[in-house]
Parts: sequence; C-alpha cells; structure tokens
Amino acid sequence: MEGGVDYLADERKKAEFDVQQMKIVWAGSHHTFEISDRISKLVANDPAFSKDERTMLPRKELFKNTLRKASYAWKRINDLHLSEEEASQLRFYVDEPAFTDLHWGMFIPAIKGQGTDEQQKKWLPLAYKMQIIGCYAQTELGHGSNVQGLETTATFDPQTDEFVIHSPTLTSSKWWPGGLGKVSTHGVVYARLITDGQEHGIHGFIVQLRRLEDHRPLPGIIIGDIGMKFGNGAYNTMDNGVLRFDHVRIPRDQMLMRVSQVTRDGKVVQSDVPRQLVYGTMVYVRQTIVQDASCALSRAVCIATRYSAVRRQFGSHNGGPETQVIDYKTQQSRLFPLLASAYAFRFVGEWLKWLYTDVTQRLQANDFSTLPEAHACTAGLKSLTTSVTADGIEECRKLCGGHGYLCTSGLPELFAVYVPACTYEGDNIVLMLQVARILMKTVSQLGSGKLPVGTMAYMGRIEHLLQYRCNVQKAEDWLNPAIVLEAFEARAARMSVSCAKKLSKFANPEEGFAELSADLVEAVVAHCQLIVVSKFIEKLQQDIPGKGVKQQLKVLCGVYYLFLLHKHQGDFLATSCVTPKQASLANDQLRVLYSQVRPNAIALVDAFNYTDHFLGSILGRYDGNVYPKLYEAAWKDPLNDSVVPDGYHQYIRPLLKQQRSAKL
Ligand SMILES: CCCCCCCC/C=C\CCCCCCCC(=O)SCCNC(=O)CCNC(=O)[C@H](O)C(C)(C)COP(=O)(O)OP(=O)(O)OC[C@H]1O[C@@H](n2cnc3c(N)ncnc32)[C@H](O)[C@@H]1OP(=O)(O)O
Ligand SMILES: Cc1cc2nc3c(=O)[nH]c(=O)nc-3n(C[C@H](O)[C@H](O)[C@H](O)COP(=O)(O)OP(=O)(O)OC[C@H]3O[C@@H](n4cnc5c(N)ncnc54)[C@H](O)[C@@H]3O)c2cc1C
Repeated sequence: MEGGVDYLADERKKAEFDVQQMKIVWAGSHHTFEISDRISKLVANDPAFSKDERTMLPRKELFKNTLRKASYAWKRINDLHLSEEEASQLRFYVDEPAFTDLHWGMFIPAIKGQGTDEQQKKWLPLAYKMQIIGCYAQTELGHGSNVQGLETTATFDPQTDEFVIHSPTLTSSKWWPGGLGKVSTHGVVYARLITDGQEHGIHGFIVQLRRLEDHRPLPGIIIGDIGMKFGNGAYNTMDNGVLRFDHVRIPRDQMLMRVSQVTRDGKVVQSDVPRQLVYGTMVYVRQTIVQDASCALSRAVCIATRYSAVRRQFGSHNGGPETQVIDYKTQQSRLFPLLASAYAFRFVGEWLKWLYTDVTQRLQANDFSTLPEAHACTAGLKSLTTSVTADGIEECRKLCGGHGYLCTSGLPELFAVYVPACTYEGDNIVLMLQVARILMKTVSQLGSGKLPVGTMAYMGRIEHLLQYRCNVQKAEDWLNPAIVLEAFEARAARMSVSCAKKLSKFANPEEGFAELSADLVEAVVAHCQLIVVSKFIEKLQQDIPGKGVKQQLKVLCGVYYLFLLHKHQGDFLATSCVTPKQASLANDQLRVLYSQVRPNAIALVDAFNYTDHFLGSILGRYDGNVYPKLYEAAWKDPLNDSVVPDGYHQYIRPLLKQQRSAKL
C-alpha cells in the first residue's frame, strides 16, 4: 500500500480471486508485469517526474518542463542501461505526450518499414542514439484523411540527382505533425513524387529540417507550432507543428525506397511489395493505439470505481452510514460495462499485436496475403476502441459527480489528452468506411467460391447465419459462449448482407456506397464488436492460473457482450437474431452479473497495478483518502496564494462601493 490508512481495505477483503495473478494476466506475462511494475515505481518515486502542476502551467513553461522531463528520462534510460522494452515503459509511465512519442513511435518505424536496408543502416543508428530527432510529417492544412490529396511535391532533378521538396500552396503546408513545431531535426515528409513531369503518387522522404549546430531551420524552410489545443496541460505538452518548403533540395537517396525506387536517370521502378506499404507506419501505430485504449479506459475506470466505493450519498438507516454510490444499480450499469470493456480491449489489443507481428514477418518473406486483414482489423478496432474509450472517460467523469470536474480528479486532463485519438491516425468514420469497403467486397465474393479468411471467416457460413434462430430459453443460456458468438455473427452478417443488397440496387456503386455510408458504419461496428467478443471468449479458452481469476474474467466477458446486446438490441431485434423475450432474458442475466462484479470491483481495478503517480487523481487514490486530500489540494491553487485576490482594488472594490452608494 502507498499511504497510511487504507480506506478501501474492507472492499479489498471482499475479493474472490487472486489479485496478483490477475495483475499478470492484465500485464500479459510475468515478464511484462515485472518490467511495468518496476519501471512504474521508478518513475513514481522520482520527484523529477511529478505531474502535480501540469494543468496550471502557462504553455511556454509547460513545454519547457516537458523538454526537461524528456531529457531527464533519456539520461535515466542510459544511466540504468534500460532495454528497449524498459525504455518504452519508462516513457509510458512518465505520462506526458512529447516529441519522443513520434520519434520512437513513427519516425523510426517509418524508416524501418519503408526504408531499404542501406537506408536503415544509415539513419537508424543516428535515430536510436537520438543524435537526430524525427517526426512524421504527412498531414497538411488542406488534407489529412485523403492522403492521395496531399499537395507537397518532391520533384526529381536529374541534373543534380536531387529531389526538390516544395509547398506550392498555403493548404500544402504540413500541419499537425507532433514534435515538428519546436524540436525535430528531421522528418519523414510525405509528398507527391514527380519525375520527368509525371506524377507517381505519395511517397516518404527523409528531410532535414533544422541545423544540428544551432537548431535554426535550414534555408527554404518555415517552421513553427500550430498553437494551443483542447484542455489544460493535456496535449499542449506536444509541439504539433506547421512546415513550409520553398524548393528545398535533398539527395535522391533520401526517398524511402522499399516500395518504389527512383533511378539515377529518373525512372520509377516498383518493387514487388504492394504500394499500400507506404501506409504501413499508420497500420503499426493504429495497432499500438488499440493497446493504448485499454490503458486510458482502465485508468478512468480505476478512478471512478475507487471513488464510487468511497463516496456515500442517501440511504442512511437509523443513523448508520449512507449508501456507497457503487451499490446503486444505475451506477453499476454505467461503470461495470466500462470495466469489462477495459479488459476486453486489453485482450483484443494483445491479439492485434500478435496479428501485426505475424503480418510483419510475412511481409519480410514477401508474403502479402494478410495485409488487407491487418488493415481492416487495425482500422476497425482503432475506431471502435478509441470511440468507446473517449466516451467512457467522460462517463467516468460523470460517475464521479461534481468532484470529477476538478482537475485534481485527473479525469478532465485524461479526457483532453485522449479525445484526439478518435481523429489522429485516421478519423474514426473514415477508417470505418475502409472496413466497410472490405466487408462489402467480401460479401460480393461469397458466391465465387473464394472463402473469406481471418476475422471475416464467419461470412463463409453465410447460408447458416441467415437462417439462424437463437435458442436461448432461460437467462443462464446467455452464459454459453457458443450461443453468444452465433448471435453476434448472425447480427453482423445480416447487417452486412442487408447493406450489400441495398448497394446492388444502385447503378453506380460509388454513389450507393456514399448514400448508404451511415448504415455501412453500423454494420462495421457490429463486425468489430464481434471481433472483440470472440477474442475475449478465445482468451477464456486458455489456461489461466490463479484462484478465481478465470471465473472473474468469465463474468467480465459476460458483462461485455450482454451489455452490447442490450445497448444494440435494436440491431439484434431488427435482424431477427433474437426475440424480444430473449433480449429481456439477456438483460436479466446482465443484472445478475453486475452483482457478481460488485464485491470484486475494487480488486479488479487494483489488478491494473497503477501507481498513484500514474493515475494522477485524488479521487482514484489507492488508499481512498479522498476528502482530506481534496481539501489540502485546493489550498495549493495559485488563486489561493493570497486571501484577497489580485484585481480586488481594480474591479471588486469599486463594484461594492457603487452598490453601497446606490443604496444610500
Ligand atoms: C506515435 C505512437 C507512439 C506510440 C505510443 C503508444 C500509444 C499511442 C498513444 C498516443 C499516440 C499519440 C500519437 C499521435 C500520432 C498521430 C499521428 C498521425 O495522425 S499521422 C497521420 C495519420 N493519417 C491518417 O491516418 C490518414 C487516414 N487516411 C488513410 O489512411 C488513407 O488515405 C485511407 C485509407 C483513408 C484512404 O486511402 P485512399 O483513398 O488513398 O485509398 P488507396 O490509397 O487508393 O488504397 C486503396 C486500397 O488500399 C488499401 N489500404 C488503404 N490503407 C491501407 C493500409 N494502411 N494498409 C494496407 N492497405 C491499405 C485499401 O483497402 C484499398 O484496397 P483495395 O484496392 O480495395 O484492395
Ligand atoms: C493531436 C493530433 C496529433 C496529430 N499528429 C499528427 C502527426 O504526428 N503527423 C501527421 O501527419 N498528422 C497528425 N495529425 C493529423 C491527423 O492524422 C488528421 O487530423 C486525421 O487523419 C484526420 O484528418 P483531417 O484532419 O483531414 O480530418 P477530415 O478528413 O477533414 O475530417 C473532417 C470530418 O469529415 C469527415 N470525413 C472526411 N472524409 C470523409 C469521407 N470520405 N466520408 C465521410 N466522412 C468524411 C470526418 O469523419 C470528419 O467528421 C494529428 C492530429 C491531431 C488532432
């Protein structure tokens, strides 16, 4: 325990499972648990990583403080000889968005994924030692989603064997790249390749942006920060930037040439790798964002759950204590599905990581067959998990009542940091529509004998799924995973087929796709929820040691799918996958499961193993000592530095005087 008295001790005693074992399940393995436990404590115990004042600092101070932390973190990483895995955990637990996220998370992966062996050999050692710092400069003022619409040009000059990078219009200014505004020395810049007057699509180029001697922009480059973003503290620690090029020259070998090469005489040669590999870095990051969703959601849920056990409101009998708000069924029906979602996203994130690793290995062996599956899964799951998490953090704020609105609850900043995840790395609707295209393609090919694979494999049983009738007769039948899977499969398949039927009535398929896009998004949501449900159920088929651990996960899995079934019962009923009676039984079973979660709720959030430093929330403190700490923190606000506020003499006193003289 971190503090003195444990106000949640009674809650912890109620747990019916081995919390330590659950911590390992959450972390993924003994190895990852050990690392994350050790590194999170190392960060929490180092005052240099304090976050206490972050929401109160003006931007310039905030940003400088982030630079200080990033540089100190780098020193610790080197002094302690941390491995790559440990270093990335350290950056995670420092919990402050910074240029390093883009350097390690996008610049290096872009070079790894799209650079030739030679290019990797040249640039990666510099980047690994942070002798250069890089960003990912793709989005422009005028285009983000439509990557093909980017306007920056890279024109090959055969005379000098160079590319000329240029921003022909205002809207072609790079706009948004993190780390670009004030820090990066280099960027992977995405631009329209032009050779011999011909366009060859979007490619990545390594461009030096600032001089290594004095950090000034190189000639022909205009660069700056794009300004304050949503919330206090939050993502304002990041220098999202603007960048313009005026005919900036770079050597030919700085085009990332794994996908296509430009020869000395300006010929464009395509490798045998698909051109979509230019989008590969985005696939990688979308996969990490799914894993990150479970972190952000679990953090909010941890705060809201602990506080819900501490907070009491109404219901005192004969002078006894009032009811803990966690005991209200309405509180449980809002909170426990989010708790279950955090676990569900954890496991689907684990699976997606596996899928991504598998695809990467195949790509190295020139097997590109699973690339569309990787694109569909990363795009769809990124959209689903970030939308639920963003809404979930806000729900957790409401679950904490008034105190949730205080910055010291940690929730406002968490929300502000998190919501752009619905937009960056692909707007969620735009990505859902990508999955919709793949779904419609799959349905249209069903008669052709080509069997769908991977997460679309269930479509191969389309005849069966279209005839399916759910045979649930009593509430407990909903605990049978096979019944649940079929119901979710039938719902997703029927929604897709219904869209495909409507689509086939349009003479112009593109017109039809646009007209039906809102329905298509609903079908994609159904498909993605099926993936999450099925991966949770698969997880339960594994051997999971520890007293009661598997049982708790079964309960959470049930909460997850029955909550979805309840929330989307319109879909299930409209597609005749369940009857109204069966939907009602599902809801009865859901209430039973809430009661089973209740005694374990605190232990289930303890299993995330978050330090108080990482949570950054008085409401979510491990020891539950909320009120004295809230009271104490208020006095630390700069507004309370003086009893009489600045501005009293100028604005308050004259006002009061005027009222007094008016009365007289
Ligand atoms: C940094 C991470 C650190 C790690 C920390 C961990 C935790 C994380 C926490 C905090 C991170 C914070 C950091 C924030 C960072 C933010 C960074 C950015 O935002 S970078 C900008 C992102 N920009 C977008 O994502 C644009 C979105 N747009 C697109 O992706 C495309 O343009 C798209 C897909 C919407 C449309 O592409 P089209 O219209 O140009 O289509 P065509 O190129 O013609 O391709 C069509 C074919 O290609 C396939 N395709 C499309 N994209 C694919 C892909 N990515 N992979 C494989 N295939 C793909 C399609 O399925 C289609 O296939 P068929 O021809 O039908 O077979
Ligand atoms: C915090 C943050 C960090 C970022 N970091 C980086 C970075 O490091 N590097 C980088 O290159 N970029 C970065 N970006 C940019 C980001 O990737 C883009 O903003 C994102 O891809 C969305 O593109 P957009 O801004 O063009 O949105 P738009 O596409 O203009 O979206 C506007 C609206 O139009 C809708 N819409 C667009 N197209 C369609 C369609 N075809 N059908 C239906 N609806 C549509 C969207 O759903 C949305 O509602 C960052 C953005 C943010 C907010």
